[in-house]
Amino acid sequence: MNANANEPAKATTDRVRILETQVLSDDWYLLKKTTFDFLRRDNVWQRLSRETYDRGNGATVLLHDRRRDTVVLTRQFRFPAFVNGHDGMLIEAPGGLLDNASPEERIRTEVEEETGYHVQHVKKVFEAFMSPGSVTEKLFFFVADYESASKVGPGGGVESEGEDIEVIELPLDDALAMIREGNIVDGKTIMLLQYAALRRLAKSADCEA
Ligand SMILES: Nc1nc2c(ncn2[C@@H]2O[C@H](COP(=O)(O)OP(=O)(O)O[C@H]3O[C@H](CO)[C@@H](O)[C@H](O)[C@@H]3O)[C@@H](O)[C@H]2O)c(=O)[nH]1
Ligand SMILES: [Mg+2]
Repeated sequence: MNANANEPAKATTDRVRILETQVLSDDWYLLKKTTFDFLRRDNVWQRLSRETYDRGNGATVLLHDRRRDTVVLTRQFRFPAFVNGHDGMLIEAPGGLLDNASPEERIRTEVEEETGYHVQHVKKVFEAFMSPGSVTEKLFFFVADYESASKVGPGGGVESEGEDIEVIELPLDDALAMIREGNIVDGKTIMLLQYAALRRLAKSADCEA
């Protein structure tokens, strides 16, 4: 809503004036602190300072076998979750950073590296900022069909990069129960599993109609 209903709404770029950007850390990824003026809705410019953690964008995929109603997930150690009180092992949908590739291209390579499943077609279902107050990353979400015959390798990730990824195949219903029980606590994974549950719900409503 506009502060003054008679004035046309301003583009966001006209409401932000960047004054100074400071690199706080440029090691594995990039942490910056930016000072900028922001035009509030009441037409007052306010000086703000925000840190942004830039790791590029990422992609993730839910592998679903429609015939058996199973999904493929990964289990690996996540240090940031460990330091925040979780025991560190996280069950997640496979995925990773784009490294400048297209999301579709990257996710097919990543899923094979992490799970050993080769998927031909991936369908994009949505995009989301996962921590928009601090992390610049936008995540591209995909779903793909798989079957037992799609398994072409062991998966597990790249050992030299410190990846040690366990591949788990389980019924979709069991995965949904694990969210309720607090055993799946990763945001992207919860979003994809709930997407699959909603799609199943919509399909069964179609059948009843
Ligand atoms: N040396 C070093 N290695 C790191 C560091 N941070 C990550 N790595 C390594 O960089 C690689 C990144 O692997 P990817 O599969 O591309 O990414 P990810 O760790 O699964 O997670 C990213 O993508 C997800 C999207 O599915 C995101 O959800 C997640 O937050 C993250 O951005 C892994 O080998 C990881 O060990 C670091 O600070 N130092
Ligand atoms: Mg990964």
